[in-house]
Amino acid sequence: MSPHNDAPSPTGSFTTGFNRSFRPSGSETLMTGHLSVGEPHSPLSCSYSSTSLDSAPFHMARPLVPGVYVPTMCFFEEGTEDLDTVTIAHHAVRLARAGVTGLATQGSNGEAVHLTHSERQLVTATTRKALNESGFSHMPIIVGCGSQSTRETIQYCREGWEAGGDYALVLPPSYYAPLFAPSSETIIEFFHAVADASPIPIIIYNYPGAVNGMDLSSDIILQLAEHSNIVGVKLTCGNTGKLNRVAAAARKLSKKHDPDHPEFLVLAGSADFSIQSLVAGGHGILAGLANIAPKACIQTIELYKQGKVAESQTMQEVVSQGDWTAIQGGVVGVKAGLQSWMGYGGVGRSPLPRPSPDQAREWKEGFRELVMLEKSL
Ligand SMILES: N[C@@H](CC=O)C(=O)O
Repeated sequence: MSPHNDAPSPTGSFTTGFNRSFRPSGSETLMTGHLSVGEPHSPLSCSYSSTSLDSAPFHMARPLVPGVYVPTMCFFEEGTEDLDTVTIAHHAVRLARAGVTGLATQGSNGEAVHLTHSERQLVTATTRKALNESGFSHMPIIVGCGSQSTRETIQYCREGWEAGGDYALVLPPSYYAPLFAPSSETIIEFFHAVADASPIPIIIYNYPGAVNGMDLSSDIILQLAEHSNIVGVKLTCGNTGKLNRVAAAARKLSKKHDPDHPEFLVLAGSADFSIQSLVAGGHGILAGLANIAPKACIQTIELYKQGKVAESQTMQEVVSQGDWTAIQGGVVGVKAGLQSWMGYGGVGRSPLPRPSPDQAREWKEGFRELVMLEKSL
């Protein structure tokens, strides 16, 4: 059974990106995975059948709406460093119950670069299954699919979809970045080729810190946004001026203005500028800090939307302070924080360093005020 079979009202085609219908191009065949993730810890079993793209069950049953999205951590067994699917499932359900809008597997916090193709699929399929079984089958999953070649990026998009993902988060290729500028035709051609072939819509991931400093401009993002299978952007660059330009232009390009269902979703890539991004016309966040404090991230945004600006600012200050610890400690620090305060998390896969006792103490303290706020909500 495909993990998508649990999605509400699956459809044969979908409307997306400034309201245009999209079907991946080409007559190539797609390896359609029928993933059955059995008991936790059991290996992912995939039986594949070759299906024409034209007859594949494309779906848009889980719309991309404004809100708080969490790039989930990946968890490993102590000692073996095998995937800990029990904790992966538990964490997904904890976040869903806290009220987040969606999850992202293999985002920056998900240690995608440490995972094999099949492990990535197992993480996504485990997350889909855990959500489905806990009453969250409506919740979308975004899958990190960035890679260095166009060919492998497309493969990740297909595998992400097979595993139950609804959207693909795609970084620009960076290894050979000095050979092409961020505003070059190469970048446009890369995103267009991926978007043409991907069975799931693409979200552009602008994170200069992860891609050799490559920082996509608002002009490039808006040019890409015109593709019918490119439906949003995550801006980790922190540039609220750029976010403002992209959100405003995307709104003007939309066929109809429905704030609850924007045709191009603009997300802040860090929790430390959540309400700043709302002022600029953004639609929410896709931010690692929500692994630790999902309710505080949601409440900061909700207070702002309710017009309680002073309360929202006060909460944003706590969130921004907590995010500083997350930014400094990175994935190692966020895991240490989860372990200290939530009792699970463990450590990253080698060669990520183990936190020293002093670091663990320092990061625990760095998250204290935020966790107290989280527990009060
Ligand atoms: N600071 C970012 C890192 C990646 O985008 C986050 O909060 O997720």
